[in-house]
Formats: sequence, structure tokens, C-alpha cells
Amino acid sequence: MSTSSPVPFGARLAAAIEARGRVCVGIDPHASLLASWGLEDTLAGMEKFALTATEAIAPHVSIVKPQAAFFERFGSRGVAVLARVVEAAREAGALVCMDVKRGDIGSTSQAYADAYMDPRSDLASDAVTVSPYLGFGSLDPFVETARRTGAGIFALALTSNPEGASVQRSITADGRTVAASILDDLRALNADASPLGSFGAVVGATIADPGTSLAINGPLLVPGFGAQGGTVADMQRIFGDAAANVVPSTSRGVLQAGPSATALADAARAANDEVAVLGR
Ligand SMILES: O=c1ccn([C@@H]2O[C@H](COP(=O)(O)O)[C@@H](O)[C@H]2O)c(=O)[nH]1
Repeated sequence: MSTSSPVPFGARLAAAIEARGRVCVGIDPHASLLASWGLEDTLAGMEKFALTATEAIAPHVSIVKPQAAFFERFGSRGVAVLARVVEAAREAGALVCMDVKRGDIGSTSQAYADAYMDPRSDLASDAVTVSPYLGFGSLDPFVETARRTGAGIFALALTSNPEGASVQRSITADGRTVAASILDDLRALNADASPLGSFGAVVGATIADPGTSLAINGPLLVPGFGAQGGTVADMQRIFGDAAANVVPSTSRGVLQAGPSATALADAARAANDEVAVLGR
């Protein structure tokens, strides 16, 4: 039996970005995209969309981000397709961030961590999005499971939707914003990590001034690039010196190029080229 420790997510992500670029492409089988691909809004249509997109895009990017909701809406058979997407992405050499935004009381969070981070589950991914809004400490099971399995987390800090600010920019009893306190907690988890910690934040490409340091020595998953209007210039403004740790994420911006596999691959490569400036 091997006793070697798993390579942490942060180190694996840093190497993947070096090899394949920093863009993350979301696998989001929206009903509207199925229609534009000429597919029916059925389980079979969703399966065709998700696997075509994953097989075309995953060989060209460091990481993909399936949005679980678009699979869950087809019930258990949709979740089975999600497991196949995870498998197909990994076979193509891409990391997988499962976008499920989970978080609950600690004992329930452990069950979510088992589902999405433990290799014994067919939904186990390299990283998972988590919600810290039951208190950062409620994420401990995700943190401990990540350390044990070599997975990572992305905690929602400053999300791309305009409604997020009403909670995330609220001032806590110690005078920090809620988002700043989440970022501080992530920075502490990443304190000794090199080249990159495994405990990341979600920060939208559509936000105004973050109002706090985004340097957490961990990855910054940045949705809102593309269809939601966020640009490379926005990311340079928002992230400043932390831009080197940014993983811009776009779903519809690439997926709308389908159903041609060649066009999807070209769109993924173009997105990668567009954001390459962030690391320089
Ligand atoms: O703050 C957040 C957190 C997550 N998302 C998710 O990212 C994609 C965005 O899709 P686009 O088509 O590129 O707009 C989607 O799955 C969201 O649930 C986000 O947008 N903002």
C-alpha cells in the first residue's frame, strides 16, 4: 500500500496552467444553448451537449468547471452524465472544478466533501466550489478532506452577481467586510503553501473595487468573464498584483461556438490566448 501524500490541488493547478494556460471553461448545458446547438431539452440532448463540449474543450485547457445544476435538473440520470463529464475531462488531461456551491453544518458538509472530493465517489473532482455563509468554520470538513485527498476548494467571496454585494460587503463586528474576512481565512490556510495554495476564492470579473487584498497565496476563480461582461481589462483592474493567480472562467462565451468540435476547441484556445496577459 502506498503511503505517499497526494500532490495538493494548488501545485497541480499551477503546473496545469503552465502547461495549458489559465482559462477555465464551464460545462453548462443551458436549455438555450441546447436549442442553439439544434438539440432537444431532454436528458439525451443534454448528454450529447455535455460530452461533445467536454471532449472538444478539455484537451485544450488546464481546468473545466461543470455546473452541477444543469445536470441535476434531469434528476439522477443527469447526475450520472455529470460523472461521465468528470471522467471525460480527466481522460483529456484537464483538472475538474465541480461548481456546486455546497456548504452546511459541519457534519453535513462532510457528506458533501465525501461526494465531491473523495476518490471513492464517481463525482470526485479536483476542486469544488463551497459557500462559507454558514460561517467559515463550517467549511472545516472540506478543508480537512482536501488535505487528505489532494483536492482544493473555491470559497465564494465576491461573486459576479450584483446581488452578492449586499451580503459580501456587509461590515462584520471587527470592522472587516464579510468578503475580507473570508479572504483572510483563506490566506491563513494557504500560509505555507508553495507554489500555490489549494484554498481558493471565487471573485467575479464583474465586481467594482474589491476593497480588500486579493493576495491569498491561492487560486482566484473568476467567473463573469465573457457572457456576463467581464473583460481582461476588468481583471487587471480588480486583481492588480494578484492577477498571476487568476483563473478566469467562461462558460457561454465558449459553448456558444458549438456544436462543431473544431469551433469549440478554437474558442477555448482563443479564450486562453486572450487571458494569457494576466500572468505577465
Ligand atoms: O460568482 C459566481 C460564481 C459562479 N458562477 C458560475 O459560473 C458560470 C458562469 O457562466 P457564464 O456563461 O460564463 O456566465 C455559471 O455556471 C455560474 O453559475 C458565476 O457566474 N458567478
